[in-house]
Amino acid sequence: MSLATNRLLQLKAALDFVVAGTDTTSTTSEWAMAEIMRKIQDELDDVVGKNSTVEELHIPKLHCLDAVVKENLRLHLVAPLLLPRHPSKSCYVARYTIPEGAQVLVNAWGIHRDPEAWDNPLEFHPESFLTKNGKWDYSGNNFHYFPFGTGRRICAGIPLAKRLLPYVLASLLHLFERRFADGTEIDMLEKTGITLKKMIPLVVVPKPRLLLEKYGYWFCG
Ligand code: HEM
Repeated sequence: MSLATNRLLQLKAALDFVVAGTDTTSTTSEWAMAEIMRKIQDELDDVVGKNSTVEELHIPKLHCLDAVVKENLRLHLVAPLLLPRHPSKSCYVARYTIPEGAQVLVNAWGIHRDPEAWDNPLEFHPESFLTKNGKWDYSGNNFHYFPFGTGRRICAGIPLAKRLLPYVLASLLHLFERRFADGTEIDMLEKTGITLKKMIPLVVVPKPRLLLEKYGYWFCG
């Protein structure tokens, strides 16, 4: 078993802890989230090192982080119904007639949680993106996983987003420890809209964790 897979199995155990427990208290959740951050931070410490900041060249080596980003995009789609389509002429799809000009919404949120395609689809399982490597990209060609949409109207920002997402997350996790703000409850409630947001924003308190004299602060962990 690779180091990355091993880390993710530990990470999954920590996340199951958060998702499965109906009586989860904020204290136990806080411990679990701390565990998850620790696994990714261990990978960052191996690949990037504690004396450096994350650079673009590190990103392809951060396999745990990549799996977490992909799994996050599976469970928490930014655009749960993609963008509406209007067929330019009537057509038949799966025994249904779609009249010309009708508005068609694709329930990508539901497809990403389809139990026939995903084991325990409501749980956070980043390791599936390590074991089925290569198959789960953002091309929109896999009809079980298309967080950026598919076809001619696929997201125009993929080249930017696929660099930015891991870079921002890696940088934040590498630079800072996080504590939840006093009174914070971890919840997964969603606010429906064109984009899917957390109903209750997560409030964390960052604390520097690296030895980076050039930025004027010191390792605190
Ligand atoms: C996490 C980041 C992002 C996600 C998950 C995302 C997701 C999506 C999705 C699902 C669609 C609809 C595709 C469809 O209906 O098939 C879309 C459309 C679009 N996105 Fe993004 N997007 C992201 C970031 C960006 C960025 C950074 C840009 C621009 C720099 C961008 C520009 C666009 C544009 C212009 C469209 C409309 C494309 C069209 O209708 O032809 N997106 N995006």
